Amino acid sequence: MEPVVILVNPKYSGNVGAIARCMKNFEVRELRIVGDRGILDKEAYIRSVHAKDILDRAVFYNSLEEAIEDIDLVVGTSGIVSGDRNLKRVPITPKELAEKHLGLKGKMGLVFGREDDGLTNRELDLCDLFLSIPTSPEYPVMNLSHAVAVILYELYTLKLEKPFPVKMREASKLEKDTLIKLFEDFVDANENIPEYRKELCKVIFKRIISRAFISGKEANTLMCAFRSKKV
Ligand SMILES: C[S@@+](CC[C@H](N)C(=O)[O-])C[C@H]1O[C@@H](n2cnc3c(N)ncnc32)[C@H](O)[C@@H]1O
Repeated sequence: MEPVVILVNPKYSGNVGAIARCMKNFEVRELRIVGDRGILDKEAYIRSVHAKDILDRAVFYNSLEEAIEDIDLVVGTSGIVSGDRNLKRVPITPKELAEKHLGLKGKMGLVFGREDDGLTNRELDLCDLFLSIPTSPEYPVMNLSHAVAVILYELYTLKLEKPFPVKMREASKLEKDTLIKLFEDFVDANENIPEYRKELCKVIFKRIISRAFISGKEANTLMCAFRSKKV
């Protein structure tokens, strides 16, 4: 997959410049920014060094929804994980993402949050996967540009190795979206699921489907199950 770096309301222009620099180091071309063009000031260009072209080509959006509209796999990032206590924040590592994305087609959006507040829960809910770089529990939160560098490094080094042959056709975005929509309709129509649990069920299902990198055949088989289910 083709990585696309998506920054949500970055506050420090120096960070944006440093991110452009490491994107060039690891051959990632596309930078999207949710926020204002004013972030690309002199400091950003100084810190980008030989990656000014990446800043020149950066595309700006008003919301994360708009920025991910054409993205096939959306990966939200954070240093804060909570395992079983919060099922929406069960993470994969950059290495796992790199291993699983090999050989797949389409665009992979890597979404990074604000330097002070990170990504909101609502923004994380828009993501297909939740990724966290393993770090010390005493101080898990990294500098924004360092976090981008670590993730792009993992993707880059695996790309350099011989890609694994893909044995099964992976599910297309349309197939995954259809399966997720069928599941959501199933949840909405199911009176046995308490209302307060429905939204969580939907997000967890989306995350599981994305973590599993399912094949087209698997997606279509599961679609049948939800279509035929009477509730
Ligand atoms: C300085 S951090 C934001 C800190 C904020 N207090 C929080 O709780 O997320 C800025 C961004 O860097 C990325 N980041 C920082 N540490 C990370 C880690 N260990 N794993 C993955 N991404 C990380 C995330 O995108 C995060 O939103």
